[in-house]
Amino acid sequence: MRERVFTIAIDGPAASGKGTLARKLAAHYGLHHLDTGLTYRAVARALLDAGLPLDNEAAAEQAARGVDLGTLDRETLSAHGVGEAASKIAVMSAVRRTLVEKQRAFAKTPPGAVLDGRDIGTVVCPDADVKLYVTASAAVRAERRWREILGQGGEADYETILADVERRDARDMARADSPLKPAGDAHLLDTSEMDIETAFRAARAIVDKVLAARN
Ligand SMILES: Nc1ncnc2c1ncn2[C@@H]1O[C@H](COP(=O)(O)OP(=O)(O)O)[C@@H](O)[C@H]1O
Ligand SMILES: Nc1ccn([C@@H]2O[C@H](COP(=O)(O)OP(=O)(O)O)[C@@H](O)[C@H]2O)c(=O)n1
Repeated sequence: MRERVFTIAIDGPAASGKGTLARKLAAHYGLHHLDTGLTYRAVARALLDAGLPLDNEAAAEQAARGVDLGTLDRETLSAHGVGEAASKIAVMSAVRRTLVEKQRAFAKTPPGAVLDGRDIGTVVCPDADVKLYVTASAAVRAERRWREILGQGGEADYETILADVERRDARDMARADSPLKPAGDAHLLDTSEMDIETAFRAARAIVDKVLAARN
């Protein structure tokens, strides 16, 4: 008999804090964690490194096939510009199909996983046990990204980051294949006025309620 896995799906726009929450929830509940954004970033990075244009669909699909979930390196993929490039290759259905297959296989690994991205609750894991849609105002999200970049010793202009965040939101929400939107059964968590601990507590309360209802 196949072991029952527990899945938490977290979606939301750029810098809403979904990755931070996903990591904390995975550690708390003893689940695996996959930041699916890194898989799209890895494809974009491969094209950039090869000097190929981001609209080369055949090359993007081939790069997607080569993505190894075990070796995704947050350090090299986290650059702000790579996120922007990732949202361009993320409109391609062939790329999405290839990556979603890998993400679904990951989610099936016992005892289960927390996956964060844009389409986890709607496409990758529509049967997830818990779905969270994490959001915050564009201004708050841009400030978080700005602080993050400065904190890492980088240089950043707040207004430029805000414009980037808004442009990326528009692209992610408007695309035809798997646009960013809350699943019908997702719990909405607006973290604009919450610090990390408060958001984590709110997310745990939602997950604990689901777990209690099962026992
Ligand atoms: N509730 C919060 N309050 C303040 N800062 C936050 C909060 N959640 C996340 N952050 C910070 O904002 C930045 C973006 O968070 P991250 O989890 O990477 O977002 P996402 O995965 O949605 O892009 C990080 O520097 C993180 O530490
Ligand atoms: N499940 C996912 C995850 C990311 N993506 C795309 O990949 C880009 C980068 O995602 P990310 O989660 O690393 O970005 P941040 O929110 O961390 O800035 C997004 O802007 C989306 O276009 C997607 O289409 N589907």
